[in-house]
Amino acid sequence: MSIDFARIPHSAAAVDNLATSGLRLSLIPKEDTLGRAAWLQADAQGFHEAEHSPAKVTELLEACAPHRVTGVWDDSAERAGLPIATARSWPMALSVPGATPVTAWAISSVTVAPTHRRRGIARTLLTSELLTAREAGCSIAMLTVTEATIYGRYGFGPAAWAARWEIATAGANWVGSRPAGRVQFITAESALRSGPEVYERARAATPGEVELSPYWWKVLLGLNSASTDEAANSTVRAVRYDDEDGVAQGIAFYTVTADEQVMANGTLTLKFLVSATDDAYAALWQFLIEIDLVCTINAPLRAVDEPLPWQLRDGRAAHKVGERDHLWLRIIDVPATLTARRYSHPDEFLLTITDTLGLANGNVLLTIAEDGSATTCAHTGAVPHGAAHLTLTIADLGSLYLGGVNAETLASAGRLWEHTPHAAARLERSFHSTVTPRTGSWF
Ligand SMILES: CC(=O)SCCNC(=O)CCNC(=O)[C@H](O)C(C)(C)COP(=O)(O)OP(=O)(O)OC[C@H]1O[C@@H](n2cnc3c(N)ncnc32)[C@H](O)[C@@H]1OP(=O)(O)O
Repeated sequence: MSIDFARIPHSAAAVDNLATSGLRLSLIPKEDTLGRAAWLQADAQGFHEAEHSPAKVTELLEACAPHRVTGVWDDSAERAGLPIATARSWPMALSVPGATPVTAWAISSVTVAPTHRRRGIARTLLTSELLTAREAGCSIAMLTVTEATIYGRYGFGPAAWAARWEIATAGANWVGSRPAGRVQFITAESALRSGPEVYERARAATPGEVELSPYWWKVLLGLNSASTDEAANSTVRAVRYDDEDGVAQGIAFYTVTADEQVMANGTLTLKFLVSATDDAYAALWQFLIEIDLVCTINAPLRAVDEPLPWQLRDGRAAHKVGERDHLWLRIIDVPATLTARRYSHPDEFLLTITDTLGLANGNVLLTIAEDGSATTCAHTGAVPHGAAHLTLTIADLGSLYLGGVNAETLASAGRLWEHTPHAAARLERSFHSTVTPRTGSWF
């Protein structure tokens, strides 16, 4: 990206809008470390986290250095240096079905102080972020969300889900394969080398996965400064699966906590597991399931359709205790986004797209070739012969984009209107991804 995205200014409309309420909207450049340090404390307050220690501020300043950081200040407040609202954004790779990852505009750290809530501040920030994303050349924006009620109004739709799995290991009994490679403990330094390499191979095949920052890897390995989370404070163990040729194909990080009196009732928290092959997946899960002195595995941010229950004699020993929308997508440039992925069936669609923010309204003719690639063109006039015609919102197109949401379900829910027979079924056949989209991290 040649443009210096971190310095793209906010629109005059956004600045003026907040100024009429006595508020000041501005970017905080990375050279302004005091300003960014205050911004980090405001961000922590917004998510009800403890105040960051000086060591953590130093780490986070480094992690956020490449990002576009936005603050809003109320200069009349007693702590006028502390922003009353925050936002952060940057371009980041997003895996899509069967193609090269797209560069999406990641938006994070959206907070508004409880003292200033529900006055339209978040609306101004998010609308401005979408215009910035467009200026930065990103055809799609994305975020991982705290609540499902906030982002639909800006044209975001849920596109990838995450689940927390709980596994009662005592009676689970591994019946999956026992690959011939080897699982071994590795140092954190070694994990920092091989982890990203394995992850990048696996990520390309999984729609919804995003690139992981160096800071996130340190968090996973417990190498960041102290956290208030008990599990995060215990020693993180790192294991790697190497195949028979000695090639690293999977990696897992975990902690174990146990009652000091009853040593045999440990809980293993799986902080991360990634596998580039089915063998690596089986070997790592078998290793985890069979660890002594552990009776429960707690595995957050996993796929909703893990193969794991099928590899246990008692499939019920592994159950999902939480499943929720995690990654939300907002398509900004429809032609660029739709042509960036591959499809599973050739067909032609006339999509009538509605967008209350006015960024992506219109008719788009999507033509999918035999090889799964697509072309688009703007369309006026009658529906081309043979094309399936549907009307849908930009948010629902975002939900369909990664191929994990069934178009017929959306039609049944009254969110997608078919103007030609079986249009939703045809859309589903073409958009469906054989790999269920997932996002295994927060950003
Ligand atoms: C990508 C991320 O960073 S996810 C993290 C989101 N942030 C958080 O969860 C931190 C805690 N919450 C907050 O800081 C704030 O409540 C925010 C950022 C969610 C909302 O900020 P506000 O400035 O109060 O929102 P704003 O006044 O612009 O509201 C715009 C609209 O969203 C609605 N809205 C805002 N927050 C919520 C919410 N939590 N639940 C439901 N609706 C909401 C408002 O009612 C309003 O609706 P309207 O379009 O019908 O008028």
